[in-house]
Amino acid sequence: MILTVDVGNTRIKAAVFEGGSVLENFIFEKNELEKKIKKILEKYQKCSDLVVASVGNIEKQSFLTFEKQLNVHFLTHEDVFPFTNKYATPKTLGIDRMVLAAGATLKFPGQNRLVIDAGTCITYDFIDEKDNYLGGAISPGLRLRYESLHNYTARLPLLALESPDSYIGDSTKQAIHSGVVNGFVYEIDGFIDEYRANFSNFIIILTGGDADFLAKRLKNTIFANSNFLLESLNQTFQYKIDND
Ligand SMILES: Nc1ncnc2c1ncn2[C@@H]1O[C@H](COP(=O)(O)OP(=O)(O)OP(=O)(O)O)[C@@H](O)[C@H]1O
Ligand SMILES: CC(C)(CO)[C@@H](O)C(=O)NCCC(=O)O
Ligand SMILES: [K+]
Repeated sequence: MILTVDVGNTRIKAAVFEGGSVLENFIFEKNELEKKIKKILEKYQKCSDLVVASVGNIEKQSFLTFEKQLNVHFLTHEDVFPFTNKYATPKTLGIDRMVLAAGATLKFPGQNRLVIDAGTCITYDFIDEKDNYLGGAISPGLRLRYESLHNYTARLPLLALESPDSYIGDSTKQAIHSGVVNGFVYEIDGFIDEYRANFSNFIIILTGGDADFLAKRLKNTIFANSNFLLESLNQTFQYKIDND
């Protein structure tokens, strides 16, 4: 049994795996980290390994207290990954993006893959059919767009996510919802069209906190799997054991 932990920029997600299947998922805040993991390990005492990918400000030290109980693996760029990293700055590539790319490579062999993670940021990661990781894009996520409009202006209110009535926003609120939500959808559909025009034989994986909201609104039909990062973390760990 394996406990996987994804430390994002907003919150922490975790899942317990038995082989390839998820037994339970958890979401919690950063200040609850130790308490929550302790609780999970009390419930799942058969966990032998704790596998962490962190892009947040939580470092390896925060997990060392659990080393008495199980093996702790804090993934870094030094670990083995199943793709060739062609990023010009491989050491600055987010470990979450590396794990997503690993999951896509292992799960969908021999095809071009585009992973879109709609979280705090939206990240796009492209791995070609020869397993070269080429790069992608980083842009502000949905919540971040609402917050930055408010934080960097005098007159724009902070709104909670809502579907716009139309692309023509007829009030301040509707104009913001249209700009944020439609802008987000157009951006992603635009990127997908660009990739489709340039590559055949490819699969798109959509994940992250906004994946379900987004999937319904895209012109392109793609299926959301909001658990893809944790599943990929489990697979990356199995790959590491087999190839280290
Ligand atoms: N309870 C919640 N707290 C924060 N964001 C939420 C919540 N529910 C849905 N969301 C949506 O999820 C998005 C954040 O995604 P996610 O939770 O995957 O980010 P994260 O934990 O920071 O991970 P990462 O840094 O990997 O993107 C926000 O844009 C927001 O719209
Ligand atoms: C882009 C984020 C914030 C997405 O979580 C993360 O992957 C990160 O901090 N990346 C570092 C920069 C890069 O990936 O090139
Ligand atoms: K993300």
